Amino acid sequence: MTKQNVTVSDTKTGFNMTISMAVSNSPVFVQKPPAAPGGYISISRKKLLKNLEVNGAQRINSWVDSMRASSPTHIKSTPSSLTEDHSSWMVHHPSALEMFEQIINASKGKQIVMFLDYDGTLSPIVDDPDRAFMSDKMRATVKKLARCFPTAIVSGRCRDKVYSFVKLAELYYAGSHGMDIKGPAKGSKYKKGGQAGILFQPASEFLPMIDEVYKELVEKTKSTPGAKVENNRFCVSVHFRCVEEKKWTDLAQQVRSVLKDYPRLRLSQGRKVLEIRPTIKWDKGKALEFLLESLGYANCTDVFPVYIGDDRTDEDAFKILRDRGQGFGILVSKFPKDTTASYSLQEPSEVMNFLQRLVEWKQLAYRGRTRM
Ligand SMILES: O=P(O)(O)OC[C@H]1O[C@H](O[C@H]2O[C@H](CO)[C@@H](O)[C@H](O)[C@H]2O)[C@H](O)[C@@H](O)[C@@H]1O
Repeated sequence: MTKQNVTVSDTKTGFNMTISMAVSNSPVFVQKPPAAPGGYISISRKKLLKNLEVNGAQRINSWVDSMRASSPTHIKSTPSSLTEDHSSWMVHHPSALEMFEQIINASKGKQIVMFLDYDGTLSPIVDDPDRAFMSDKMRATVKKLARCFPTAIVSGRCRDKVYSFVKLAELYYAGSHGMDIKGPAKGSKYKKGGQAGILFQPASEFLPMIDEVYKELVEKTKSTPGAKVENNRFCVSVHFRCVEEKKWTDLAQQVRSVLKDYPRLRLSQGRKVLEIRPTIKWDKGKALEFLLESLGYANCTDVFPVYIGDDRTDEDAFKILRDRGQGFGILVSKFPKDTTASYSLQEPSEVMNFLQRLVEWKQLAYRGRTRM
């Protein structure tokens, strides 16, 4: 009996996982899952591989199904059942604009820290990821916001790319789903014992691997019209948005066929996109905690973080806020979605209104204080 690494589909994180298991030359012994008592089950290597194949195919179908289900093009009309669903969802995730006073009251005496996702939050979703520009009005609002509160952009994009869209040197940027964090290029007034000139890249050892897998994905997917592979430095995005829907399964299979040779990479799903990233335990939630710590708010009770995002990957940050019992998350969505966020906003224009109100409230509070 020898120990051998076997790659299996990880049902939780979405793709491959390497496990070390005891392997004999004839049957393979796998520890029985806790729900089924009785020690060990014996299955043949052939059967194990077959199971893995079936799991892989199921996973591909579930990605594609979930991409279809979350695609607004599938919600063409608004039958009364959908309107009802939306109304009951709004009871649990009310509009952050309508709840503005309550939100401000909850933050009283605390330092608000703002975390903003980019795509679908500050910029509208468009077909070409290279043209997802934010408006000048939004930029001016975020600039004012950063004068009032420490502000960070947390994005799946490569940090340089998101910076080239936002163009504000006074912000913190966490690119590649938080795996590339940099403090403001301009001096920051928000330090509170923390450091401003930070650079944190927890996945730097993966750079050559990500580069290699990017090239392989470009090669593998070039036969699929509309497919686009984006190099986000510490992760890679494969875009489905401009691919005919009947080709989605094929494209997902192409991605999977490349990734099966990279057990140290995993897949997650965004808005008509599959994202490939290192298996390290790092995500937007961890980036949020890291940034709070860098700002000097690690163990403070007087901090009020607000995270606004539209994507599945933003859920990690919403969850951290829930678990810490500090601040809250705001999901940007026109449709009911499973989320840990407390509030909702429908689209980037509402995000801008919300940020604008925060700025006005802060300016009024400041004027009130200086008049006394
Ligand atoms: O964390 P984010 O800032 O939200 O980045 C997530 C991904 O956003 C981009 O893709 C999404 O927006 C595109 C432009 O609107 C759209 O075409 C695509 O379908 C969306 O998934 C970006 O291109 C990805 O690299 C990011 O990972």
